[in-house]
This record gives sequence, structure tokens and C-alpha cells, in this order.
Amino acid sequence: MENLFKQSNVLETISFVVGPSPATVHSITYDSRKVTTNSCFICIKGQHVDGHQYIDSAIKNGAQVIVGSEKELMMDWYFKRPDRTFVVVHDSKKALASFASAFYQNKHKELALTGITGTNGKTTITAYIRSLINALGEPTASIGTAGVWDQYGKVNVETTTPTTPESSDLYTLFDQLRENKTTHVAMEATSIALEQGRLHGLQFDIAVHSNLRPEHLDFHNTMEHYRNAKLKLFQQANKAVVNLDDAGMSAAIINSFQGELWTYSIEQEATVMAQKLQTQQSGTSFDLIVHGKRYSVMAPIFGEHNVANLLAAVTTCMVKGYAIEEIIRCFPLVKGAPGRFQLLTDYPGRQLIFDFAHSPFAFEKLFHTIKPFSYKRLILLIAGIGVRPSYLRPEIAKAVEGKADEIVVTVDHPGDEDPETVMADVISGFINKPEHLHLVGERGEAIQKALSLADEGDLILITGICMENYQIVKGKRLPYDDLKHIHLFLEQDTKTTSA
Ligand SMILES: CC(=O)N[C@H]1[C@@H](OP(=O)(O)OP(=O)(O)OC[C@H]2O[C@@H](n3ccc(=O)[nH]c3=O)[C@H](O)[C@@H]2O)O[C@H](CO)[C@@H](O)[C@@H]1O[C@H](C)C(=O)N[C@@H](C)C(=O)N[C@H](CCC(=O)O)C(=O)O
Ligand SMILES: Nc1ncnc2c1ncn2[C@@H]1O[C@H](COP(=O)(O)OP(=O)(O)OP(=O)(O)O)[C@@H](O)[C@H]1O
Repeated sequence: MENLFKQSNVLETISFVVGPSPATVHSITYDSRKVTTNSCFICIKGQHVDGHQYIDSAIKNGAQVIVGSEKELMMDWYFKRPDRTFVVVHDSKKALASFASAFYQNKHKELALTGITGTNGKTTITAYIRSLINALGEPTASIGTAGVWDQYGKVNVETTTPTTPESSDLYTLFDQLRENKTTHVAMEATSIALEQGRLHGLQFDIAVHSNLRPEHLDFHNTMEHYRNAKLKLFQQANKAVVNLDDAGMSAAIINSFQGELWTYSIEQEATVMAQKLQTQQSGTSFDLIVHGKRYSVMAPIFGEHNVANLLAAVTTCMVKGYAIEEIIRCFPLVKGAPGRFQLLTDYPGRQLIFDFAHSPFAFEKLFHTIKPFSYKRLILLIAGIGVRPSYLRPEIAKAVEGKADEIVVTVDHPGDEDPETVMADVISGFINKPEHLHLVGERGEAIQKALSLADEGDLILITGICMENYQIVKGKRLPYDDLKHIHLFLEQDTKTTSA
């Protein structure tokens, strides 16, 4: 702990300290339930409860140091438990980040950091950056909605947030990655995380922007607040990669950014551009124009939005100093995240695609992407999301109305909601209720239903956000796997056909 107190970033956060000078702290946590002997417990005022309420249980679990911002309460506790150290700070969230950084001796600074923000495309860009830079020979990890991946594959870690981890979890991860010889980390920086200070104190080498559309307004209230939260990433970055085709916030970044600025675009003059996009069976071919020089290229990705995402990744590689010819050579190795326009090839006779689409904008892009595909009928599975605001659910129905021959409606992450209510919310968005509509409240069964509706030559499009191997049900993360249900169906189907 003495060491922690010597770090300037920790000292800055402290108002005063009472109690004994403690022995070494073994862990730093914001959750009393994770406190063990000699932990440092930091009280965070959350959306639901105030962590200061849990000082008692933190002490019972062995906390030696308690950090909080409620001065009087902390003094009361000091009089009750003078054997513990109480650290009063100005801002607990900032303190959490600074203490965690210091706990790992600020060694995360040995990692090159790229932060990716935007309403759509963060996970895909992060995966493209990871796969490209690994192919270029630099051990790179990614952190985001698709979990944590390093240069060897998926890393088995649990985080408490869907996309951007809480600061102390992030520093633990950085330490683990650094120990495993990773040198570069590409991570999603969500507006919520930026607003909540989870990324406080980090300096990014590169900040990447994709686009800004209305989302998370239940959290940010206005588009201005939402944009300002995302802009914070650029205030803590040395270099920026900006999508010129985005009307939502590219101008705001360009007008305020102080460092080196790089741009990409499909529609206008930029440092890195794509033109003449053509969908092929195995990907997209296009002209890549870099500093005015034209290269005819092909990449195993689909959809104009993914070409834009690839441009973001290519530009990031260039900012890191790689030559464009070297980067292009790695295109065959570009890999997206699971469920982001993921084509399943082992389903004979039918085409099966997974896509994370769950907003009108994403569905618009998705329908545009499948236009060049040839198929007889389109079987579409859509999902209302239980753990997100109910007003978003009818928007999904509006976005897909009239676009498919069969529509299966289901529920992703029901949370505390009744699946019937979620599905009713979704279908209330249809102006004319589709003739071939099927409501199946459990996602696995819904997938099997969609498969059962498909005949030879049909295209099955499975959308929604349950591509990460769990379903949130009544506050618990239950194991869930789309592929398991596909295999179950295929097994069953083979039995039926051969009987
Ligand atoms: C709304 C939100 O952001 N919630 C996050 C927030 O929780 P919270 O503010 O509700 O915390 P709380 O439950 O009020 O608890 C306050 C404090 O008391 C502590 N506590 C609580 C109970 C107890 O017994 N003991 C104890 O110490 C908690 O650990 C916490 O430190 O802080 C927690 C700790 O970091 C997060 O796990 C939690 O993420 C929840 C699970 C979540 O779903 N967050 C979403 C909205 C989110 O952040 N999403 C974005 C992605 C958005 C996108 O898709 O673009 C993300 O970056 O992941
Ligand atoms: N650049 C883009 N522009 C518009 N839509 C996109 C773009 N990239 C991806 N999408 C759509 O959004 C879906 C989600 O993509 P991705 O997971 O990469 O975004 P994200 O920003 O990480 O989303 P989330 O924050 O919800 O996890 C994709 O399946 C696709 O339908």
C-alpha cells in the first residue's frame, strides 16, 4: 500500500487518510462480494445502489483499506473500526482507475492501445484490427462485446459489463495480456464506459471512430450528451482515425482534435478510400485508394458497412506505420467477430447467416448486404431484447416489415421480462401483421423453428444479440449457444429424413 500512496496518480485522487498504515494490499475491488483478506475496497455510487452501503460486508470479508467519497460516513466507520485504513477521495470512480493502475505499477503503459468508438461497427473493427495486426506480426489482443481475444485465441475471462470492462477489471486484463507477451490492445470504448469514467487516466495511441446514430438515449438522455461521451475518447488519444462519411460526429472530432488526424471514406476524398465495391461469392472486391494510389483488392467480408469497418482497420495499421502493400497482403486473414455477418458453410442446400443486427440502421445495412445473394425465400429470425428499453422493440418489426417470406420472432436476454410481453412489444411495430409470422419465446427453439421453415435454396437470416454464448435470465448469465440448436436440429432432421 505504501507503494500505492507514492504514485502521483493515486495521490491526486486522495483528500485524506485515517487509520493505520496498512500492510501490502492483495487486490483492489469495487464489489464487497469479491473482497478477500487484505483487499482494498473502493465504494462506488452506482445506478442502483451506493457501494458505501457495503463497507460492513467488505470489512467482514477482510478488506484492510476502504476507499470512499462520503467523508462523514467514512469517519464514522473509522471510529467503529480504527484497525482499518479509510481513504477519503474526491471521486471514487477516478480513484478506482488510478489505484488499479498503480496496483499494477502502471505497466499497462508498455502496451500500445487503440480505442474504438461509434454506434455500430465497434466489435467488427476491433476484430479486424486484431486479425490484421496479428497477421502483420505484432501480438495483438481485443477487448469488447465479443469477449477478450489475444494472439492465440479467445481468452477465458469474465467481466461484469457487456462491452467495456470496469477500470480495475481492465487493468487486471492488461496485466494478464502483457504477461502473455501481447504488445498491442484494440478495445471497444463505449459511450457508457466513457461517461462512467471506466477509461479514466488511460492514454490511447489511436482513437478510431465509426459512426453516430441515436442509441442509448435512455442512459445519455440527449444526442448531444451521447456525442460528448464518445468525444471523450479523442481527448485522451494521440492520433485519430475518422470516418468522413458519418454525419453524426466526424465534424466534431475534426474540429476539436489536437493530434495527428487520419480519415477514411467510401463517399468522398480521404486518406484511405474504397470505390467500385462488388460482392463476390467469397467476399467483396473493391478499389482501395491510399494517398491517391489505387489498388485492386479482395477481402473475405460482406457489405458496404464492413468495407467501411475494414477501412478503419487499414487506416489504424497505417497509423501504426505499416506499409499499405504489407497490409493488403494480410487481407485473406481478416476475421470479423462471431455473429457479425457470419456465413455458416456446413448447412447443405440452404444458406445460413448470423448477424448481430438489432437496430433499424443495422437492418437497413443487412438487407442491402444480402441483395446480391441468390436465394428462393428469405426466412428471418428477429429478437426483442428483454434487458433493453421496451420502446426499441417495435422498431425492429418496423425495420423488417415486408422484407421476408417467413418471420420468426423471439426474445434475447429476457432478463426480468415475460417473453410474451417482449414479443408483443415487437409485433406491435408491424403496420400490417405478416401472414407468415411465428412467435417462439425461447431463442433456441425459435432457431429450430426457422430452420424447419426453410427449404432447399432458401436463405435463413438469424439476427439478434445472443451471439456471445450466454443469455441473461433474471439477473443470471445462463450458458447459451446458437450453434448447439442448429446441430440439434440437423441431427433430428437427418433422423427424420432417413426414417
Ligand atoms: C448501467 C451500468 O452501466 N451499470 C454498470 C454499473 O453498475 P451499477 O452502477 O448499476 O452498480 P450498482 O449495482 O448500483 O452497484 C454500485 C456499486 O456497489 C457495489 N456493490 C453492490 C452490491 C453488493 O452487494 N456489494 C457491492 O459492493 C457494486 O459492485 C458497485 O461497485 O457498474 C457495474 C460495475 O462496473 C457494471 O457491472 C454495470 O454494468 C451493467 C451490468 C450493464 O449492463 N451495463 C451496460 C448498460 C453497459 O455498460 N453497457 C456498455 C455497452 C453499451 C453498448 O452496447 O454500446 C458497456 O460498455 O458494456
Ligand atoms: N459501420 C457500420 N455501419 C452500420 N452498421 C454496421 C456497421 N458495422 C456493423 N454494423 C451492423 O451492426 C451490427 C453490429 O455490429 P458490431 O457488433 O460490429 O457493432 P457494435 O458497435 O460493436 O455493436 P454493439 O455496441 O451493439 O455491440 C452488425 O451485425 C451490422 O449489422
